[in-house]
Amino acid sequence: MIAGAEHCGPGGCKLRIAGVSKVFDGRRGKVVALEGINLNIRGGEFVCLVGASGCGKTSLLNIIAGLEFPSSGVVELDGEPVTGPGRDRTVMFQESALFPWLDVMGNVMFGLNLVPGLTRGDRLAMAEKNLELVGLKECAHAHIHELSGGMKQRVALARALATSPRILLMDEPFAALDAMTREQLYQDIQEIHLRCGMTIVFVTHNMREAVCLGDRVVLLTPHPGRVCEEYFVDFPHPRDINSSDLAALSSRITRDLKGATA
Ligand SMILES: Nc1ncnc2c1ncn2[C@@H]1O[C@H](COP(=O)(O)OP(=O)(O)OP(=O)(O)O)[C@@H](O)[C@H]1O
Repeated sequence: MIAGAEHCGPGGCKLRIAGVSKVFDGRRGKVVALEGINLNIRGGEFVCLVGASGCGKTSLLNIIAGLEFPSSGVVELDGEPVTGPGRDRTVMFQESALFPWLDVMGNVMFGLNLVPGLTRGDRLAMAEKNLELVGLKECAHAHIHELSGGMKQRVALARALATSPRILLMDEPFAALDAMTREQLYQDIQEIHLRCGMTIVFVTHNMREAVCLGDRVVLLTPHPGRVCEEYFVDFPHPRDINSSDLAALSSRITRDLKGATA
C-alpha cells in the first residue's frame, strides 16, 4: 500500500514530562485530571496512552501539544520548554478536520504554506511525497466529500507529516473507522513509522490497537490521572492485530486496568 517514502520527519527528538499535574475548575468544583505525571519519551519512540474514560489521556496530549497548560510541572521537547502550540508538534484527531473547500492536495499543502522559505515547487513536491507515503497519490485532486472515512484520515496523516513535525500527537485517530479500514491503517502507520522513525504519542481506548502499534504502552488510572503501569512491547514490526501474542498482552493490560480501577 505504501510507496516512496524518502521524505521523512527528522525523528530524533526527546520529550520530557516531569511532575505534570492538571486541575480543571469544573462546574462541580475542581477536577484533578492529572497528578504527578513523569514520562521520558525517546526520539522515534511510539508511545500509546491507554486507560479508562476520564483518566486524562486527552488532557496529557493537549498539554504536550501546548493547547493546555499544566497546573504544575513541565514538558520539554529536546530540552526546550513547551509554552504553546508549535509546528514541531502536530495533532491528529478522531475527526479528520480537513478543509472541505480545498482538494486533497490543497489540504496537504495548507500547513506547508506557513513554513517560511519554501517555494511553491517545494511545497508541491513535499505534498506529493506525503500523499504517496499514505497511498493517495492518485487522489491528489479529489474533493474531500468524495473520500471514504479511511481516505480522509490518510489525508489528515499526510497533512500532519508534511511539515516534518518533531512529534506526532494522535488522539484516537482510527476510532471512527470500520474494523477492516482500521486494520489496513495499522499496517500503514507501522510501515510509515518504520520508514520515518518519527516520535509518536497515540491515545486510544483500544488495548489491541495499543499493543499492535506501540513500543511502549502507558496505562493511566483515573481520579486523579496517574501513570499506573508501563509495558514495553518488543514484538517485531509489522505486527498483526489478530496475533495471539498481542491478544495475550492486551488481555493482561485490560486485567490490570480493571484491577487498578476496581
Ligand atoms: N475543560 C475542562 N473543564 C473541566 N474538566 C475537564 C476539562 N477537560 C477535561 N476535564 C476533566 O478531566 C478529566 C480527564 O479528561 P480527559 O478528557 O483528559 O480524559 P480522557 O482519558 O481523554 O477521557 P476519554 O477517554 O473519555 O476521552 C475528566 O474528569 C474530565 O471531565
